[in-house]
Amino acid sequence: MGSGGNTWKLEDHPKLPKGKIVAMVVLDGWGEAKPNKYNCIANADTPTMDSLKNGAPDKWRLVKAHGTAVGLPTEDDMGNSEVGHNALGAGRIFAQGAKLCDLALESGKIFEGDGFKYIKESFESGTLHFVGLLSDGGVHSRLNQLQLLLKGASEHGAKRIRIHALTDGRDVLDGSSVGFVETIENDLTKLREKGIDAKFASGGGRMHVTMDRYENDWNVVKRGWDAQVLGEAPHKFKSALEAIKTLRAEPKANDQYLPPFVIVDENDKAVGPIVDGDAVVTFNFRADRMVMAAKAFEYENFDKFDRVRVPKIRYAGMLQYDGELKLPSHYLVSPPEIDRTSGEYLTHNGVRTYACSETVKFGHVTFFWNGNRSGYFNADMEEYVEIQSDVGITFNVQPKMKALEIAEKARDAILGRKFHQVRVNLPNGDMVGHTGDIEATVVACKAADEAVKIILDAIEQVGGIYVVTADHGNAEDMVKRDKKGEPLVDKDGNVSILTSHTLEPVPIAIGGPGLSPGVKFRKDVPNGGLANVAATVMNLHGFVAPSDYETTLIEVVDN
Ligand SMILES: O=C(O)[C@@H](CO)OP(=O)(O)O
Ligand SMILES: [Mn+2]
Ligand SMILES: [Mn+2]
Repeated sequence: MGSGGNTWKLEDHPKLPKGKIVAMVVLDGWGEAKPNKYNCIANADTPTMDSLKNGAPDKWRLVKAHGTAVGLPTEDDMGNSEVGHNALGAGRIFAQGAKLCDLALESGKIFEGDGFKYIKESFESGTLHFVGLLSDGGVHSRLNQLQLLLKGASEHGAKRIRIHALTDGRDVLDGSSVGFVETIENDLTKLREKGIDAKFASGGGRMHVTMDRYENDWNVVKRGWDAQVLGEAPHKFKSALEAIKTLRAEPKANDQYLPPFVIVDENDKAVGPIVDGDAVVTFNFRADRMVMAAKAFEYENFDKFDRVRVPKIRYAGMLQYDGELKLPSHYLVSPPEIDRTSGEYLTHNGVRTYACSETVKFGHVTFFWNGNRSGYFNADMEEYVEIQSDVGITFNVQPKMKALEIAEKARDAILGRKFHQVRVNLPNGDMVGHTGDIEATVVACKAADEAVKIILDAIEQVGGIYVVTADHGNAEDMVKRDKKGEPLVDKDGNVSILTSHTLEPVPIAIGGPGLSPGVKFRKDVPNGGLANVAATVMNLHGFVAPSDYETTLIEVVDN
């Protein structure tokens, strides 16, 4: 028996065999959109993905990858890797962090919870620090949530507040940092009028300061620590607005990569280092890019970099970022409880799994796939392989990334016949798409397509099955559009390059010599989304999915 009286035994599929090798390929940031000059996928040479599309409608279709289909608050919310891989792996739609935080803030319950009570103990004599991404992208955080936190915390007794801002430019347009800082500065002014000592204290671009993930580069977190805790950074300014405007004036400056800065007073003294007795809240709800900083704030024993001074603070995350590690131990909103994922079921039913990506996406096919859970369900049944990503570069200079290496690992795992499921994430379309470099993104898409080919060839050799899909859109549209879908043009005739994900659906293709004749996509799931994929994959492994899973996309018709 599993959790909550659940039995892990899956029913046999009445028609589909067990024991086939299934390649589960996730192209990161690969949506479907009309061809045009900003569609890097359409403009790249992608013969393999094109050939899969020829299988429509029986073996190729589109699925929803944004908005409510992946547990986000509205249909205006673009998809992202966290919610996409959660849905793919868990087979059900869970209200995600963005939504849970909205609800907790709307009802005011957040201020009655244990996490808030805990940090509140510092309000009398300490400072309350907010560290996080200043953005309305809704992928990692949302500006209006920070605003509600500021308001609520001040109403609940916070007397001294400092904000450590990370600028975005990845989920939102480059340059939007200025407006976000102005909005928050306005709120801080209002708080000061009420006698609350509220200020920005430090900042920096998200890809350069604090928000690294999967331990790719601890220096990123260290730069954040130095600015936020020690009050030390290469740049010092009197206000956040001055900081951002000055740093953005540098040639090639970009919100994603702004250097760290601290705000100083008239004596050049940092206005908000984190010290003993303070409270710290990391207000991002998404886990992957906050786990490392959370470790630095929370762990007593920590050897990733020299913290120099470790203040005794009360620290809480917006959410608990890792349920398995119980990190952080205090948090303002309970995370979605994503249980009984397909990965866990399959290991209980004899399916051996191999998962692989490079560092920047490694947690996507493991941690996110498994419902935000670190580690193996059963180490005897699973092998997760991480290929070290390049460090310290923007991926437009290396658009092929490690696609070939990932594909070769997958190929070897398939040909080795030890695993029944070989799962990969190919990062190119997404990681290079985020740089906004159109030419490089075209190269990236071609590299991802070549990687797919290697994997499909291996599946051909072993008589296996493939499932090729994506977690959300990105590379298929690189320009900001108006409501009619036309590129937005400014007064000088320039378009705004879109670095973010999109609202587009993503393809899913099935095939391979091991696919039983008669398997095809059903016609009666027109609104199918990523959450329907898990039941589909369970079928391909020869099982029927649990009854509360979103329905399968396939049927078996007798010939
Ligand atoms: O890089 C990231 O953190 C997000 C965008 O903010 O992308 P993805 O969801 O694809 O990981
Ligand atoms: Mn992604
Ligand atoms: Mn992305």
